[in-house]
Amino acid sequence: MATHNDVHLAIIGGSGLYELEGLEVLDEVYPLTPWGYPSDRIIIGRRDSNGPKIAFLARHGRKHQYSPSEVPVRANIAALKHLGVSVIIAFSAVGSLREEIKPGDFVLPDQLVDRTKGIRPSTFFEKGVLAHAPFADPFCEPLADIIAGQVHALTDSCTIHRNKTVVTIEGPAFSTRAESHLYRAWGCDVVNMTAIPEAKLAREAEIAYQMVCMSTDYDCWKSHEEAVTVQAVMKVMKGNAINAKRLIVAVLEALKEAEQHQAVVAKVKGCMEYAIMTPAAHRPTDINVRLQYILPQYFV
Ligand SMILES: CSC[C@H]1O[C@H](OP(=O)(O)O)[C@H](O)[C@@H]1O
Ligand SMILES: Nc1ncnc2[nH]cnc12
Repeated sequence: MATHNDVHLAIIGGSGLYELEGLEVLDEVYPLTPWGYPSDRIIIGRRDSNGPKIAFLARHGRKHQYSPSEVPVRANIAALKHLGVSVIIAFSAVGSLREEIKPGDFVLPDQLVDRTKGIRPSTFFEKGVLAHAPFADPFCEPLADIIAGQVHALTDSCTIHRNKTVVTIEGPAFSTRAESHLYRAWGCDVVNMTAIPEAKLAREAEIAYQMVCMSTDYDCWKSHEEAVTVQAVMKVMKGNAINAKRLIVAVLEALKEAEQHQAVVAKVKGCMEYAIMTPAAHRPTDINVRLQYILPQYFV
């Protein structure tokens, strides 16, 4: 099997986005990382014969077999980083907590609130090698700018909202009405189950990460409307997937310019250099070897 270390951009597909059409498939890889296997095979392809390679990974697996709490997120991020990935665009189906974010609209969050329960492994740094990643701004603004610039690729009814806050719940059940009202009162705009730990682990791996939230429902905060169900989500998901695929084509085109790519990765490149607390001489060898897989420049 060919090895790849030159795939710079990855797309993570969430609920309803299990494949990318129009991609010349070059390879499918299923690497065993130090954190286990990823959710599914990673598709490596390109849009045209001179174009750059891109990777696609279905977050829950192509058969949607991993619950939000079970997704092997460390393996997913590690496998992508090992392929050379420095930019991730991650799609997610979300509930809207705001009237103006209609089902079918897209949201590029710039903030997040973590309401997961601490049962998902959310760091690569443990067992003797510790680090504290900077995470004040969990998403990548320059990448969000480029994505927002491709709004022309979407159907007329789809608006892109900027500077919003996503709250990530543990799930798999949807929120109660009281919780939905609480998240609104906290200033959250959309709710999902997967931005954490994906965004945190991408930061630790020094990967620029932007989530594209695709609104499917109004959760359950509207007193005179039906609360969210999977059927309701799936109805909107199909249209959202069409828009997601159009958006990806346009963004790939915009990112072809090398300077665009440089601008996108500038903030996260090197962000872990001074975040690692444990001196090299005191790092357990086996953990050091694991971390070489994602950050070879710091773990020699
Ligand atoms: C099918 S509704 C709940 C489910 O959908 C979202 O998945 P993803 O973020 O992977 O698109 C949400 O986070 C939940 O996991
Ligand atoms: N209302 C909701 N809550 C959590 N995740 C979701 N994904 C889609 N709709 C959602």
